[in-house]
Amino acid sequence: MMNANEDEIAPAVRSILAAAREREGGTERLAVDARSLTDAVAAVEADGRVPIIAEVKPTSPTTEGTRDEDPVELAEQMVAGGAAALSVLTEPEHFGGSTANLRRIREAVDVPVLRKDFVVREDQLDVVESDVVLLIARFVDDLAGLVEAAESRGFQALVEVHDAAELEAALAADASIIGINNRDLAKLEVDLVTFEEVATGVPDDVTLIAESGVSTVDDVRRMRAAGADALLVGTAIMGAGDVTENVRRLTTATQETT
Ligand SMILES: O=C(O)c1ccccc1NCC(=O)[C@H](O)[C@H](O)COP(=O)(O)O
Repeated sequence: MMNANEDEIAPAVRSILAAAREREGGTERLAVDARSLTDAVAAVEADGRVPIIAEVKPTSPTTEGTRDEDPVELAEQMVAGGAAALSVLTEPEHFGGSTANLRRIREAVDVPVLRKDFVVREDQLDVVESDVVLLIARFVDDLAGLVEAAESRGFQALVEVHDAAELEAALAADASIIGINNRDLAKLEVDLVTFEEVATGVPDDVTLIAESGVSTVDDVRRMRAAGADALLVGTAIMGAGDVTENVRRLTTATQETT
C-alpha cells in the first residue's frame, strides 16, 4: 500500500511520513494487558449513548493554533463527558503529541486508550504501551504482518482505511477493528460520504469506526445510520468550548429531546 504514488499525497502528509520513517523504535518487545475497546463500545451502547472515541489532539496540520492545557486534564474531562475511549496523539512534530502524554493519560483513566500515530515498522510498536494501536493501511507495506505483530504483543489493532481497496487489504489482514477515515490523506479534504460508501463492504462482526470530520449531532446520526459502531472525534471536541460538554453533546446525539 505504501508504494502508492507519494507525489499524490499532500505535502503535510509527506512530511509526516518522512518523520515517521526516521523515528526510532523501542529496544524491548512490549507485552500489553489491554482494556477491550469492543467491550467499552458495547457498554456505552447498552447505556443508550453513542460510543465516542475522543481525541487528545493538541494541534494538527489542518487546525489553527494549539490547545495548551494539560493533556491529562483534557482526557479526564473527556471521560467525564462520557467518552467510551480516548485517542491520544503521540506524533510530536505535526500534532504536538508525545508518548509521555499517552503514558500519563493511560494511568489516569480507566477507558481504553488508542495510540494515534503513524507507525510504519514493527519496532515502533515497542515505544509505548496502549490498549489500541492505529495502523494506516495506506502507509504500511506488510499490513497483515504488522497487525499480527501488534496483536502478538497484546495490542488491539485499529486498521484505518479510506477506500474499498484498502478495506480489502484490512480484511485480508484479518483486522477485527476497522476505521474508515473521512479525511483523504492525499488532499486533506473531508467528506462524510466516504464512510457511507466504504462501510457497505464491512462485515457485521467487525467493530466499525467512523473517523474525522464529525462535528454536529447530525453528523453523528448520519455516521450511525451508515453503520458506525463508534466515532473517532478530535477537532470538534478539542476546538472551541468546554471539552466535557463537547463530548456529552455527541454521546447524547441520538437521544430523544422532549
Ligand atoms: O487532522 C489532521 O489535520 C490530519 C492531517 C494529516 C494527516 C492526518 C490528520 N488527522 C488524523 C486523524 O485521523 C484525525 O485526527 C482524527 O480522525 C480526528 O479527526 P477530526 O475529528 O476531524 O479532528
